Amino acid sequence: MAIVLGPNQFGKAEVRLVHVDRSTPVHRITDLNISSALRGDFADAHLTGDNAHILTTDAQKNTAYAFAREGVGEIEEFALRLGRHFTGSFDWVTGAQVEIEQYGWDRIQVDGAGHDHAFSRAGSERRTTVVTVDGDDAHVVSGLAGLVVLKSTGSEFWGFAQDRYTTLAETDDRILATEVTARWRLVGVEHDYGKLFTSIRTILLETFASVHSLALQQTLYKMGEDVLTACPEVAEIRMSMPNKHHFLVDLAPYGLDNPNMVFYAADRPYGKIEGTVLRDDAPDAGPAWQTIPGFC
Ligand SMILES: O=c1[nH]c(=O)c2[nH]c(=O)[nH]c2[nH]1
Repeated sequence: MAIVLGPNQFGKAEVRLVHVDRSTPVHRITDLNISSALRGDFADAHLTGDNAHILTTDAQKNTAYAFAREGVGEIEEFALRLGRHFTGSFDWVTGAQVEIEQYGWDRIQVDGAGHDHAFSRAGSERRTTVVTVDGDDAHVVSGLAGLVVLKSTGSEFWGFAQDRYTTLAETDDRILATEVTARWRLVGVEHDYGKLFTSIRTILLETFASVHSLALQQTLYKMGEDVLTACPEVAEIRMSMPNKHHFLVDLAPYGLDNPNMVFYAADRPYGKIEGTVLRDDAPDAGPAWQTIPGFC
């Protein structure tokens, strides 16, 4: 029996970077959370403590800031620039994964117009990307997280399996609420990433709203199907959608009825509904999903 080193990677996690585009008096800000990780031959560092192959996590962080001096652009393009730089720097760095979350900022409205240089944070939603460079190949998984949605009717849940522990009442009218995390894997790396993001986000929202839901699973599948139908560049989409339960409050002790009006919004536990929707001829994912947590 021998003990050997298995898969490993190392990098700087959650580098917070804000870029201000001052090229016109109407400033634009790009607010990012960047994590990089390198893959390759780092056996010596693990086995003997010889760090000759280590491109420090500190240098990885510095590279992100230095590259931002030239501008950031779409997060996918910035991640590709970083990943290709790392893998091009040393023979023994054969792969890199760069994950970026982008926080949205809205212009503050003053007298009905967006202010030039004052902003308010756009809620909890983030645009995301994970770029994996593997030798000469690159894989892009774009996405969003923290998109909280609710519909106050148009959702039923009944006909489920029964066992001795099943107590849930069937319903033909419930609140359906979730916080969408979606990641879509793209074919190739040359895309209009900003436009694609806007289109996919719109489809996810419109389908959530318009599907008469018999289960969150059904809504999830239809959201994915509509994205794949509209966007040929998307090979697959994975979604994680917690079922944020809203329980009808019993107002009878106070002598009141409750015709689907007053709810208790539970924050836990929550149902955890996850799924992948893909083309049956989707190109192989390679390492595109490697180490991305939270998806089945
Ligand atoms: O849409 C739903 N899917 C489930 O799997 C489930 N399970 C549950 O208790 N409520 C719901 N709702």
